[in-house]
Parts: sequence; structure tokens; C-alpha cells
Amino acid sequence: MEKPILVGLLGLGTVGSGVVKIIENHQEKLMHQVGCPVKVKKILVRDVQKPRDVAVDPSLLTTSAAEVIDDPDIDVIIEVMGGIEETKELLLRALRQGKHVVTANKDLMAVYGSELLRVAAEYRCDLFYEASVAGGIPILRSLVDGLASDRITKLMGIVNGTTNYILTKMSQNGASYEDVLAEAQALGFAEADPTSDVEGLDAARKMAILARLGFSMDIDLDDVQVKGITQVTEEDLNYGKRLGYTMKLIGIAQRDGQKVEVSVQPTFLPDSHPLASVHNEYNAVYVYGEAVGETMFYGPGAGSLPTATAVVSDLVAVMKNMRLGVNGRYAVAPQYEKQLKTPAEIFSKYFLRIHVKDQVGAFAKITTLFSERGVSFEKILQLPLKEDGLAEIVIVTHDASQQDYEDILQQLGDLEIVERVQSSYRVEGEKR
Ligand SMILES: NC(=O)C1=CN([C@@H]2O[C@H](COP(=O)(O)OP(=O)(O)OC[C@H]3O[C@@H](n4cnc5c(N)ncnc54)[C@H](OP(=O)(O)O)[C@@H]3O)[C@@H](O)[C@H]2O)C=CC1
Ligand SMILES: N[C@@H](CC=O)C(=O)O
Ligand code: NA
Repeated sequence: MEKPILVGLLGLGTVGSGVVKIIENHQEKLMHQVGCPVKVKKILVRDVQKPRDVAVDPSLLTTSAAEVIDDPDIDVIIEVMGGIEETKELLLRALRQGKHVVTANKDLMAVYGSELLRVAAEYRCDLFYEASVAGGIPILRSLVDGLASDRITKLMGIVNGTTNYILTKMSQNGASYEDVLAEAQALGFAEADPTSDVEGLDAARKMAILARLGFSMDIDLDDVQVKGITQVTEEDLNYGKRLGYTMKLIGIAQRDGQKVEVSVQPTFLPDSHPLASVHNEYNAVYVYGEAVGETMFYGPGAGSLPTATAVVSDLVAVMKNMRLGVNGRYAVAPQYEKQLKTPAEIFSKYFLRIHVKDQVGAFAKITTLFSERGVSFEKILQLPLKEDGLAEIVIVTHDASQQDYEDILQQLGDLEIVERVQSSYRVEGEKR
């Protein structure tokens, strides 16, 4: 019998348990593909006594990272524990000992991905991270291999399962934000600290990784404009329904010439848009390539087995490379200098909901602000409010630059007749 490939697992939570299950249950398929057995030799956890979702030999569990990272028999480290600084040091230590690494950690890859990939290449090691973006959807491999010959101009996606779950349940069942967030946590979709999900940071990390691969530029997390879903109200969702829109937390990475924009924000999409019917914890990434046109990748973006599928598929890729002796040949340095668009170069339609004093001429003052900057309206609603003397105005604009729109918002806030700007969202979907 061939010598097995030995794996060290860092973490045995939601994703780690799925990894152990897939390695055990799909052993025959893995053997067939790689030609030798694969075994988990050691597992790092915080608490060896904790009840687990998967049966493992207790002697495999350890609280000592060194027992896993420095074990000379271990060929591949699978990191599914999370964390940034300490985890980075552990993975660097593993790479410098010639161990290949598979990780699901977008927090780490968004911040230190370039450095880790450089070290991996230096030590002729593989470093794969398919599970870090859109869980079980093989999107990174599709960008790097499947669309290798094309020039990607736009990536647009729902890349956070937790927020999609929350928005779906709020909009379909009128459920409360707090209750649905608790459900998403219980189902294992949310991060250990769900603030990163609901504030958009998790999606921003994934968009930075996608944009880096899609555009072959060194995009940093700081280059991504981020707004989460914590301010989204039931009223906003209801207005959306009235206007034929669905609200989603959308990541957009767009390239025009050599200039790029990357953002994550709650966005209204026409109900007919393919991303509008992506519900619950499902994710989808729309990819526009100059030659291929439009493609869409859809699947479960979070959860134990779906995410573990991506992790173990990366493990298979590492093992195949080991058999062929070609590990560490994969990392490709970015091809282009990063050039970010200015706010004057980013165009979009916007949804705006404002409360104004119900006075003669109020509406004219508002329209003047828009028309002075050449921004016209696509849709307008005006409704009386229960609050005395106030009216609610809802506007959907035609395309406006982010700069013009932000200036208009600022000036609206200064108008005496404007009581408050209730909400403001980007509107996407129609091609421009
Ligand atoms: N959940 C999901 O759907 C997805 C998660 N991911 C990513 O996968 C990674 C893991 O997520 P998930 O499985 O949900 O997380 P969990 O919190 O469920 O599991 C984390 C595991 O790592 C162990 N661990 C954490 N920190 C340490 C430490 N300092 N020392 C030793 N052990 C530690 C924990 O030990 P113990 O069990 O003893 O507490 C636990 O077993 C994260 O990077 C996450 O962002 C990516 C895609 C989807
Ligand atoms: N918390 C993340 C998990 C997967 O990356 C999400 O909700 O998408
Ligand atoms: Na993926």
C-alpha cells in the first residue's frame, strides 16, 4: 500500500468537522484521484474536552500548535481556525518547513495574502484558499483557470451568506433583524464575531481577494469602500418591493480601462436580475469577461460541508501536485499597477428616501440641487407622513457620479426644508 499523505488540521469547528467528514467519507474517491490514502494526523483545538459534531480519535486532538506545525511527518496543513496575526505566523512557519497550506481564512488572505503567497512560492509550496471566497462555489479556480484566457471587466456578487440569509428572511417573512442573525449564528454561517458579516467587512475581504485575482492587481482591503446592512430597515425593503427592487448586500469590482473600483454595499437590484433570486445563505458571483460575456457562479456560500468541499478539493489539488512534483509553481505576481477610480469616475443610480417639510416649493428646491449637477430622476414617489407637516419623498436617479451624488446629499442636509435623509442606496442591474 502506498504511503499515506498526512494532514495537520488547525481547527475542528463548523468547517473543520466538515473537512474530517469528507476526508473519511470520500476516502475511496480521494484514493482513486491521488493514488494514495490521505489521513488526518493531528488536530489543533482550544479545548480537547469540547463535544464535537464529528467522531474523532481523542488522541488526535491537541492544544499545542507546535505538535501540528512542527511534526515532520505532516505534509499539508489545513487551516480552518480563523484569526489573523497568530495564524499568519503559524502558516509562515509551516511554509518555511516545506509544508503545503490550504486555508478558508479570508480575513488572513485579504490582509496578508500577497506576503503568504510570496513565501509559499519561495519554498516551493502550494497555498490554496478556494473556501475563503463564496464557500463551496469554485470561483477562485474559475477565475484563475477557467477564465484564464479572458480579460475580466466586472465582478459582481453576493459573497456573504449571513447577510443574505438575514435580508432574505427580513424581506420574505418580515422577521426581525436580531432573530434572524441569531438563526444564522446557530446554523454556523456567521463569523465568530458577526460584526464583520453585518458591517460588510467579511464581504469586503472576499471582494479584495476576487478583484486581486480577477484584475491581476494588488488590491488592498483599504481600497474597498464598505457599507454593511445594519441601517437597512423594513420600510426600505417595502419601498424596494413597491418599485420592483430586491435589496442585497452586493460586492462590485469594476474595471474601466486600467482604472478600478471595488465596493460592498446594500444595493437595490431589479427583481428580474439573476442575483435578486439568490436567497438565504446562497452566494453568487457574476463575472463579465470581454470575450466570454456574462457568466454566473452560484452555490452555498457558507456552512460546514459546502465549505469543507472547497477545502478538501484544494487538498486534492495539493496532493496531485505532490504526485507530479510540481508544487509551488502556481503563484503569479500581479500583472498591472493598481489604479483606483476617483469618486468622480464611479457611476451608479441611487435610491434616496428623505423627509421634507410639506411646504409649497419644497420639491422644486430639491430638484434644483439635482439638475444643477445634471442628475435626472428615473422614479419619484411622494407620500404624506403620519408626523405632522412632513412628507416622504423617494427618488431613484439616473446615473450619477459618486462625487456629484455625495455633494447633493451634503447640500440636501443643509436645506431648511429637509428634515432628514432617511436612507440612501446604490441601484444596480441595468447595463451601462
Ligand atoms: N463557517 C463557515 O460557513 C465558513 C467559515 N470560513 C472560515 O473558516 C474558518 C473557520 O470557521 P468556522 O469553522 O466557522 O469556525 P469555528 O469557530 O466553528 O471553529 C474554529 C475552530 O478553531 C479552533 N480554534 C480557534 N482559535 C484557536 C486557537 N487560537 N488555538 C487553537 N484552536 C483554535 C476552535 O477550537 P475549539 O473547537 O476547541 O473552540 C474551533 O475548533 C474561519 O476562517 C472562517 O472565516 C470560510 C467559509 C465559510
Ligand atoms: N460568515 C461567512 C462565512 C463564509 O465565508 C458568511 O456568512 O458568508
Ligand atoms: Na469558493
